[in-house]
Amino acid sequence: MTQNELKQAVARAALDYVVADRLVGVGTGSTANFFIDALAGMKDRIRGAVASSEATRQRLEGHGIRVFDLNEVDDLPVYVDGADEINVEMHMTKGGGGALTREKIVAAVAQKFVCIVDESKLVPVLGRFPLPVEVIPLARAHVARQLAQLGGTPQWREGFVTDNGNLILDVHGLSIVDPVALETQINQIAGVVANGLFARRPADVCLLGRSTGVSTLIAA
Ligand SMILES: O=C(CO)[C@H](O)[C@H](O)COP(=O)(O)O
Repeated sequence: MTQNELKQAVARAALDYVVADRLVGVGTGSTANFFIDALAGMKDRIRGAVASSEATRQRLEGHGIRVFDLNEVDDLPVYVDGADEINVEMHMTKGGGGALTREKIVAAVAQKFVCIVDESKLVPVLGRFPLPVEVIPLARAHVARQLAQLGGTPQWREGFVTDNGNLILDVHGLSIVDPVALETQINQIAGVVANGLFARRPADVCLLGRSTGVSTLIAA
C-alpha cells in the first residue's frame, strides 16, 4: 500500500469515533484532509465541526460541513488529527503544516484526541522530525538563541506566516528525553506562542496505518 492509501485507511477508521449529532474537531495536513473527505459522507449525521486552521475550515466548508467558532463551543467529544511523529506513550510532534497553536487549543477543549498516522510516524524517541515552534515576529532572534541553548539548531521557516500572523522556527537536533519537561520549558521562553510537542496533552488513541491493516494503540 502507498503512504496515501495508509493515510486514507486511518482517516476512514477515525469515523468510528465521531459522535452522531455532535461536533467534531478537525486537524490539519494531508491525513486530516483524507479525514475531512471521509467525514463528508456522514455530514448529515453530525452537528458540524471545529477547524484547527483556515485551510481545514475551507475544506470542511467546501464539503458543506458547518464550521463553528471554538468560542461558541463548550463541548467537543472528539478531535481527529495527524502528527509528524508519535511514540508509544502517545506523545507527539506536530506542526509540520504550521497549525500547531490552533491544533493545541482545539485538542485542549476536546475530550478525546484520536491521532491518525501511517506507520512511518511511529518512533521510539521523538526528535528526528524538527520541532516547530510558533514565535511572535519581534522575538524571533531571542527565541532562536534560547532554543540553541537547549541544544537545538533553530531554522526560520522563511516566507511562512501562521494563521495567527506569527513565524515558525523549526528546531533540528533536539534530544527529547523528557517530552513533557521540554514542552513546558520551551513554553516559558518569552515570545513563544506554542511549540509542537503534544506531551502534556497526549493522544488518547492512535490509529496506525500498516500494510496489514489499521492498528489501534493506546498509551503504554
Ligand atoms: O501537525 C500538523 C500540521 O500542523 C500535521 O498533523 C502534521 O504535520 C502531519 O501532517 P500530514 O498528515 O500531512 O503528514
